[in-house]
Amino acid sequence: MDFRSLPKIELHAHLSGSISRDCLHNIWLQKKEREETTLEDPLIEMPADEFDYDLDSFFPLFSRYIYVLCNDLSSLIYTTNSVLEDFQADGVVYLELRTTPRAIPSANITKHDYVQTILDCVSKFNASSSMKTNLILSIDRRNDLSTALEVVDLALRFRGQGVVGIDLCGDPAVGDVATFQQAFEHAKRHNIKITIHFAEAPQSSTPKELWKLLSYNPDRIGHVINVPDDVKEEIVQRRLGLELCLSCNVHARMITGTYSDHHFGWWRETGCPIALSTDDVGVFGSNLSNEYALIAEHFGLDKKEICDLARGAIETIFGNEKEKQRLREIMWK
Ligand SMILES: CNc1ncnc2c1ncn2[C@@H]1O[C@H](COP(=O)(O)O)[C@@H](O)[C@H]1O
Repeated sequence: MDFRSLPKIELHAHLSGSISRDCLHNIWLQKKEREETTLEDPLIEMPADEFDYDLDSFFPLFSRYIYVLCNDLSSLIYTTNSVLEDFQADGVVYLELRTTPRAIPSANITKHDYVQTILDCVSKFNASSSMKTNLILSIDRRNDLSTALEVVDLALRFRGQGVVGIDLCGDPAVGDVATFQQAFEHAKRHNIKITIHFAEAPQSSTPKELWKLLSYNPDRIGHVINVPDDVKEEIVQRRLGLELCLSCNVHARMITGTYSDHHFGWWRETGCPIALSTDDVGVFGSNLSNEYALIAEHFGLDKKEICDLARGAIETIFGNEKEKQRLREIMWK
């Protein structure tokens, strides 16, 4: 099966984690020439064949390196366009890209500017491409309530321009999710869709945390790894959309075992809509076509089952009915 040509939906992709190493390298080359950086070459920092970042080495990569390199307007535009092109080239027909609003004071960029700049890139890309993209704004678990509320306000401010939801992400070892109650309630009151990184690591999978997160009424949840039985039952009963990221979970050793041991096999039987997703293709190196190929190989799905799986994600997108209809027409049966 030609997995690249298969029209696919990507619902769990972090912008800064989706930047290819070549793209980072190009930015670095330009900055080096202008003597604007003392950072190591991205191709040395993140060698081409190194994908086994565990959660301890993964999160610092952003604050220590990627955010330091991509710290001005031109790199934000360049990386956003490059990420959009990569998804399009991989046969993605609908993308929900997520990002944490980031102010860059040294370049005079506010969080508002950051979101506006990305939306401008998305809007231009949407106008000239068969892939349609919407944006999700992330709250980082490190944030305090006022920062989280700021994210919701930005989502409200930009909802007419392509922001369709908010996300809770970040290092699962950090923070108390109860901090964000008011922010999620605020989002729900205004019908902003919610997705949440859920049961990603043992520390973030206590019954207390998981029931708290479910009380925020998420529309989708991501990763969904270490889930106790009663919580599983609740998820199935609600038919929540599931964003499952196979390669990320294997490379980062977030699951025990390998591809064939992934919890995709369990959730597949439940009737919850599943969106296979890449998470951070720039870091873990497996594009969405490859994720479908891995699922076909390790779970023995035939062509019809792969098409059904890909189409199943339509029901759980945050885009509108018109977009769902477009996808129903173009996705393979
Ligand atoms: C293992 N998977 C993951 N789990 C939790 N959070 C993740 C993540 N992958 C990425 N992020 C979150 O996304 C940010 C980078 O993209 P943006 O700057 O927002 O575009 C990271 O700093 C982290 O908070």
